[in-house]
Amino acid sequence: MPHYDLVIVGTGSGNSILDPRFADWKTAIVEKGTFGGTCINVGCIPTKMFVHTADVAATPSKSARLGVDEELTGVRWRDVRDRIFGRIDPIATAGAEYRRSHEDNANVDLYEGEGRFVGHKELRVSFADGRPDEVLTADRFVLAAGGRPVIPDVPGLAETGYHTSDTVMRLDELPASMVILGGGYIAAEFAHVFASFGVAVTVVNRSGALLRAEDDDVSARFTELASQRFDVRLDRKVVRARRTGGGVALDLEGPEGAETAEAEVLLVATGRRPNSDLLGLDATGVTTVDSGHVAVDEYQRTVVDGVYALGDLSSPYELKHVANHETRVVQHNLLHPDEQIAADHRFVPHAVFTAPQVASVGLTERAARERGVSFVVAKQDYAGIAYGWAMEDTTGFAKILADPATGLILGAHIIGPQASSVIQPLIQAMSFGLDARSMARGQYWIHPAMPELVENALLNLPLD
Ligand SMILES: Cc1cc2nc3c(=O)[nH]c(=O)nc-3n(C[C@H](O)[C@H](O)[C@H](O)COP(=O)(O)OP(=O)(O)OC[C@H]3O[C@@H](n4cnc5c(N)ncnc54)[C@H](O)[C@@H]3O)c2cc1C
Ligand SMILES: NC(=O)c1ccc[n+]([C@@H]2O[C@H](COP(=O)([O-])OP(=O)(O)OC[C@H]3O[C@@H](n4cnc5c(N)ncnc54)[C@H](O)[C@@H]3O)[C@@H](O)[C@H]2O)c1
Repeated sequence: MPHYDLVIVGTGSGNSILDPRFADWKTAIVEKGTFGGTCINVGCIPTKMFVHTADVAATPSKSARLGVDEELTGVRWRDVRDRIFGRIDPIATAGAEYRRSHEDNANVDLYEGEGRFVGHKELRVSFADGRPDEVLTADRFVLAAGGRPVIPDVPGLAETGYHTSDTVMRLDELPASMVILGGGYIAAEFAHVFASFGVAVTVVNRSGALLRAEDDDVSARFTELASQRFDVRLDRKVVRARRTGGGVALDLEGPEGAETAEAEVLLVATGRRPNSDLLGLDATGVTTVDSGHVAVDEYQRTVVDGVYALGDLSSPYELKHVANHETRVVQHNLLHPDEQIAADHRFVPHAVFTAPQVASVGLTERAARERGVSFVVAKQDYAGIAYGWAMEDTTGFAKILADPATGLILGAHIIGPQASSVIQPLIQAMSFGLDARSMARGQYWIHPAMPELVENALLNLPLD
């Protein structure tokens, strides 16, 4: 039974733990799937490469209002797909090879199999190729096993066949039509991608609004705009899934009674869950919380001494920048057990790379009211700033909440062009405790650039 100083389960963010500072540690990495995990292989990176391509494909549909007549004459789906994965797939292969056989990794054993605890700090690794299992023991473990798509319990779904974000980017042909089940991040991003490529997209959502977790004003604006572009069915319950001659059908119950959504292809985008249930955690004593995430303290420690967890396995945020931050915290705490540092989850931002983009940090107005937090709020439309005129934008806005006493920013929500970049100074202000007035007036804002949206929203706040 090989014994290690450190065993890491999962090569998404987990692979970033090992650097030259661990050169004299005997270490192992266990990976059951594609080396590199979700973000690089089936998550952030390929989706954003598709989103950028979709933004380009969608340009002609928006340029006529500027007096420029453009035409989209085609999207070469296989070329797009192969360009994207032709760049990404070799990264997984090279990453595994580096850990397997590069001299930098003389102290690292890569186990390409599935890990499951069978005893206290005892991890059994089983291999798909039928090799005998191996049991590894270690002084320390880092659990970075991520999550997977949740598939709802819909009668007929399994027999009908469906895609998830894991498979839909590798389709052989661009379908004529697609039904997307769900109204969150993945639904919003893929609806934009496939509609921009000419696919007729139907979005079926359980609740009454898309991107429902966003600030209500943002969610309402996005739902309104999405409904102009896609066939959006809200407040729908899926009664059954079935195959049709041309593809798939979802039988729905909604406000108007029974109806059907049909398409060539079905994409299920109804959330993700942590892989904690597949790790045999009881055997080693690691605990989980109600959502299934591994329970950790602010130092990313589980309840078992020497066992850390990070990323989607333990984090309710399920975002790569959070997993990266937690990775740095775990790295430090492994190397400096007597000077542990805490993870900083005070101001976790996110962006939805759809059209228009959505970005957010801090409290929504709804959350501020529910928590009884006193706040002032202001909005600024893109249409009211010079660059917004240049773009002829009529729908985007920024909304900022601030503490009326201190002027500190409590939350910021943007829907519109480049929202994911435009929000960054607000994240910085919140992280470093800069108040709205100082932020607005204590620096130059390049004119006439997009961040003037933020400057004006700050100045609109009713602060003394
Ligand atoms: C379609 C999509 C788009 C996304 N876009 C963004 C985005 O734009 N921005 C953003 O911030 N986040 C995005 N995310 C979320 C982001 O990808 C995740 O938050 C991040 O990848 C989580 O990293 P991780 O290291 O925790 O887990 P992962 O990267 O999932 O790594 C876990 C690894 O553990 C392996 N594993 C699991 N169980 C075992 C086991 N028992 N034994 C051995 N190995 C095991 C898995 O095979 C996997 O390789 C997106 C996610 C998806 C699905
Ligand atoms: N840009 C980004 O940062 C990005 C992009 C994609 C994914 N992600 C991460 O991946 C996670 C998963 O994305 P997602 O869009 O699948 O999840 P999500 O939580 O954003 O949305 C899930 C959607 O599915 C619906 N739903 C849930 N159960 C359902 C059921 N039984 N029937 C019908 N509808 C149901 C919900 O109402 C919601 O609209 C996100 O939470 C996010 O953390 C991030």
